Amino acid sequence: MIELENVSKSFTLHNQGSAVIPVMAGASLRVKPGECVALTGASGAGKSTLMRVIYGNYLAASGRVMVGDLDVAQAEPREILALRRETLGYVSQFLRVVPRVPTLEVVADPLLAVGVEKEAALDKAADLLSRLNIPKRLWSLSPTTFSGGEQQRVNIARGFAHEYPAMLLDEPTASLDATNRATVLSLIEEAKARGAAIVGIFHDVEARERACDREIDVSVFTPEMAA
Ligand SMILES: Nc1ncnc2c1ncn2[C@@H]1O[C@H](COP(=O)(O)OP(=O)(O)OP(=O)(O)O)[C@@H](O)[C@H]1O
Repeated sequence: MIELENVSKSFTLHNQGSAVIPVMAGASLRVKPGECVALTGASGAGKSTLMRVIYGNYLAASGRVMVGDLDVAQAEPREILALRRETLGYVSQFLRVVPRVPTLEVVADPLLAVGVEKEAALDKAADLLSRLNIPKRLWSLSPTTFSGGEQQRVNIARGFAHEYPAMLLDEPTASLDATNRATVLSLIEEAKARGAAIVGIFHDVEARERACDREIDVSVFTPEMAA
């Protein structure tokens, strides 16, 4: 479902004499449906960069970045938007939403975007918000004024609303209490059980070991190691 072949990435620092910094070379990995793979490696090894390459935020300099049938490294912007809407979810620990939209709609939105009927979408959103212990009295308010932890849980609910065939998880359990952390781990297990292919970054070792089937140390993709 997610398959990278020989991917390289470098950054050009235009404000520093156009210096070219290679950060990744020869990156290859394959994640099957129902599998969760954790990216590991020291700070600066390139975990976030690899996730951004898969999501299409960073353009790979070379190689193939297949998500389903689409090569993200070659795709048109509209194809990437369709991929993100239908196929590839991204859950980080931070919520970015349009102001003034009620929480229930923020969570239901990815379902409405793929054509799910409004009532069913709102039901699913309500179920996820309950599971993540967001009190019902907050559902009609915009999450912009919520606490950091509440916003994180709204973001997770939104990220898991549509059943994406592929998902990227960036520290989804960071700074959650034990109960909500367990819920997120269950959501990940449920996504795997329905066949989602997942790539994640988890600094929480216990969460990583429970959620993921294997680990890939991205340090092996740093240019000097791959040369
Ligand atoms: N936009 C950018 N411009 C220039 N260099 C970048 C950019 N993004 C990342 N880098 C560089 O790429 C390397 C990998 O960074 P990345 O954020 O992917 O590491 P990481 O493994 O996710 O680290 P951490 O665990 O600290 O989040 C670093 O040396 C970083 O400085």
